[in-house]
Amino acid sequence: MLRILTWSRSSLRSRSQFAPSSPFSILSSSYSTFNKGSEDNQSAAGSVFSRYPSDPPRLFVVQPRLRPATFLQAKLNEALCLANSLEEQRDGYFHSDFFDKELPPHVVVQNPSLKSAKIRADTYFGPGTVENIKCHLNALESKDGVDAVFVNIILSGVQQRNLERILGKPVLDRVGLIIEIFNAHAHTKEAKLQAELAALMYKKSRLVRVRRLDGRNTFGASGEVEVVSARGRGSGGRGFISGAGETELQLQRRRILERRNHLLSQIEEVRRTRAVQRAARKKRGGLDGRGLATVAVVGYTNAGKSTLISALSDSNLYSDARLFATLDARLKSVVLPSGRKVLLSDTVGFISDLPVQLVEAFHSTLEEVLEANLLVHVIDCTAPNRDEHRSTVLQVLQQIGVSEEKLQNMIEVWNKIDYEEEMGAGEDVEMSDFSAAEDVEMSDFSAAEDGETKDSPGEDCDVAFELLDGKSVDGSDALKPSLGELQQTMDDKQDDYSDGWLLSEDDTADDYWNTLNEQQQAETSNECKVEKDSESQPQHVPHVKVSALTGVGLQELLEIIDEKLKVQDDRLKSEKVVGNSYIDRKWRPPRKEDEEVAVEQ
Ligand SMILES: Nc1nc2c(ncn2[C@@H]2O[C@H](COP(=O)(O)OP(=O)(O)OP(=O)(O)O)[C@@H](O)[C@H]2O)c(=O)[nH]1
Ligand SMILES: [Mg+2]
Repeated sequence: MLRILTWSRSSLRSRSQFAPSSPFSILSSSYSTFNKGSEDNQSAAGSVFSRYPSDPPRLFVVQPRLRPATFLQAKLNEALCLANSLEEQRDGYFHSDFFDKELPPHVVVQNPSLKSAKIRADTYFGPGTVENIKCHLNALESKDGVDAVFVNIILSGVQQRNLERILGKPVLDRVGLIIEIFNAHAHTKEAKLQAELAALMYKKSRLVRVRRLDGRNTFGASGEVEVVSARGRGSGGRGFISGAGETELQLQRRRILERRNHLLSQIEEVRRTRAVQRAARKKRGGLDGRGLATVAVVGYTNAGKSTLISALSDSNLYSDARLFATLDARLKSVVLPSGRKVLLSDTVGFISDLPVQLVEAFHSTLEEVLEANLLVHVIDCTAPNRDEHRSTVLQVLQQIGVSEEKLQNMIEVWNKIDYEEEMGAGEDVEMSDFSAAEDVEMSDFSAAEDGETKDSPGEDCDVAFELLDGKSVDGSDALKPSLGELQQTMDDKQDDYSDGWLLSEDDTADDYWNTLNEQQQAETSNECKVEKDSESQPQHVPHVKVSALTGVGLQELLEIIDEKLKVQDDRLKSEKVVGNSYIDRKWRPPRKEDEEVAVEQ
């Protein structure tokens, strides 16, 4: 685990005082239908994760292949970190030390989006790849068991359900897992509300029509769907022969919307309180009537924001190598070299491929960023894809409405330089060896996997496992039913899983979710190009390089913050003066003395 997670290695961590919050809500609720406008859908019983109450869920990670190998390696690292971050605190602690955790079982598979127009609407992957995943899963099942499969891409609701059916396990896509982590890590009221809102928005987009075991069609997850409408499908007021009332889909969506509105009103209350507190802060505490300036520290998740703020303010904010350790805004005061006191605001970290709706769910927390006088962007300089991290953060900041001026004025900080120094050249060589070997092996692997009718998938599975995990598995006898049968079943049921049908049935507010796949396909196919482009582009130069752990560069950072705030103040002052002189120059009737002077001249 240690070697592969180069960009998240650390030793410093502190323990939270708070008790655990939500159970694993999405999966629980997707495995039991959304209950009558349930007051708390997080409490849905029967979670697949409750098998061992004291153990975090065991995920099997499926990473679609990316080119070039460095890109793949970075995404795989992130996927493994995400999988291991899904853990709740118990009695205020995470039970296991992140770096003691075993590397989750994982496999790298062929990515259909690397080949144009090959993404399948029903299962995302081609049948050869699905068969390969199933073969690994079966092999793992016979050993330690797996609670769910995490596929590190964004799936549509239909693709997710179909994969669940074929694999016989809950399937989480990237967004689903991130929401699970939000829910597992949220422990303040605000964070819990926002995490549940994010889960709800996601859930709304996942309502797919499913056929129950008794052959009845309905919406929700397979198997355990309750009857939600007495009239059933088609009774929803279409045409004069239809009965009054709602369709099942409409009913479920209405319930979700009701819960959403309830959450939004609660979040609004929190926002109002925050706004009042902010206004009070601005009035008192500053020098020369300037008010107390706020500096928001933003960045990709795990960049070291909380550690940096703790180091600057000599406090002890919660930090952890688990992704999304911070979910709510925290403020810490710090005195700058000039003697000026400012507030540093810690915020939720960002991550790539997060739909804007989820970002919006955290709007009240992110308001601190919008209201801040200055932004500090922390970048983990050990991340092999730090440029991607950088552009993800800039993109999210733009999405939430941060002004161009503030972005221009933002201070860029490269953190964790101690780690770079510690690594030295030796590790670099080791990593490039790893990537090169992986590239060669995996291109062989994917060539075989591409075939729609593959004879012996077991061999290829072994290659991938040995390469990435140091383990080998024998999954060659694991294919039941046969691939051909599975394919036939999916083709037969194609109509039943149609997204188009869903869209014509109700509002299209979630079109966004349905187009995510297409976007992702386009983005992934451009990844090679982006990587190439970024090589030819000049590297970004940070304002300062620091180590939040060792304290290197922190004084310099404080000086830059001081300087930037001073320049801002001066500019504001001069704007005021200009504004005032404009008022002075306003037209006024000429006075007698003025006229006399003019005549004399
Ligand atoms: N080696 C090294 N590790 C660091 C440094 N700064 C932070 N870390 C480690 O990086 C991990 C993440 O740190 P956090 O401060 O929780 O990062 P964050 O950006 O607040 O993360 P989220 O709240 O999850 O978004 C922790 O394990 C830290 O100990 C540093 O300067 N050097
Ligand atoms: Mg943090």
